[in-house]
Amino acid sequence: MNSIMRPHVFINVAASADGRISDESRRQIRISCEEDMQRVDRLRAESDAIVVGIGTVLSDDPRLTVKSQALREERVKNGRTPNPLRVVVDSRARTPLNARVLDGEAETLVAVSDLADEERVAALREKASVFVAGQEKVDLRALMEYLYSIGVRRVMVEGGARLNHSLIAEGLVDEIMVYYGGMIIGNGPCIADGPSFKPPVPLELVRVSRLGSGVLAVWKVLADKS
Ligand SMILES: NC(=O)c1ccc[n+]([C@@H]2O[C@H](COP(=O)([O-])OP(=O)(O)OC[C@H]3O[C@@H](n4cnc5c(N)ncnc54)[C@H](O)[C@@H]3O)[C@@H](O)[C@H]2O)c1
Ligand SMILES: Nc1nc(=O)c(N)c(NC[C@H](O)[C@H](O)[C@H](O)COP(=O)(O)O)[nH]1
Repeated sequence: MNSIMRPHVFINVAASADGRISDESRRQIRISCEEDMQRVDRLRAESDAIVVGIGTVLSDDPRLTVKSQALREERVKNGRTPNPLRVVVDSRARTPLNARVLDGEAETLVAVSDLADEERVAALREKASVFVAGQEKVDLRALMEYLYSIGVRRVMVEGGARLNHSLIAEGLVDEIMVYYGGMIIGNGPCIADGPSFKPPVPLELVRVSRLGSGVLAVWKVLADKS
């Protein structure tokens, strides 16, 4: 794969002990304990952009903002915006106009593909910036190159399952942080949903620690040597 200039990209995800990130209805399940939610807030505050897939916007309607006022103020003191840029990977421009990511609390970029309906894109442009790349799905490499070109150096990916899989498949992920909560979910999307990687993508364990009622594991994605 040709190397590109792109930001450092890490996935942060909360999973059950059986590796599921929600249930079979894809409705959000609170897996993180309070300590983990605080860690997630710090990670957001340290990032330049937070990326999610449209599936996550449709099922969870996240705000993707920094919740701690102290952390927002620290960002401002360092000459940054109070919140990182919110990025939605949304091939067909399905982001609802009343989605929380379009609430104006932070800047938002919706990444769409050539499939997106022009009228929907025009409506989104009223509330967000729009980046177009890719014929059917969003071209994730082009998106990362674009984010780098506008000064984004650290990207936090907050799911979901299919976006995580595509980013890993494209070799665009440097690090994966998994908080394992004390529960078994059974059927449901897993950390990376998609065709099996053959061979499996190798990871190196960077750190593991007990956090609240669960376990935090930090993995480095080993570069594809092929
Ligand atoms: N526990 C957690 O930490 C956590 C975090 C986020 C989401 N979730 C859960 O994940 C589920 C949502 O995940 P999902 O897999 O349904 O949706 P997703 O958020 O991964 O979005 C996937 C969608 O993005 C679009 N897309 C456009 N270009 C793409 C590309 N190049 N590659 C991949 N997708 C592309 C497609 O429409 C695709 O269906 C929900 O159940 C949500 O609750 C859990
Ligand atoms: N870290 C984390 N732990 C969980 O247990 C869980 N279910 C999610 N799911 C991710 C999802 O997209 C959430 O909805 C956003 O973390 C909410 O973000 P906001 O508070 O709205 O900014 N994320």
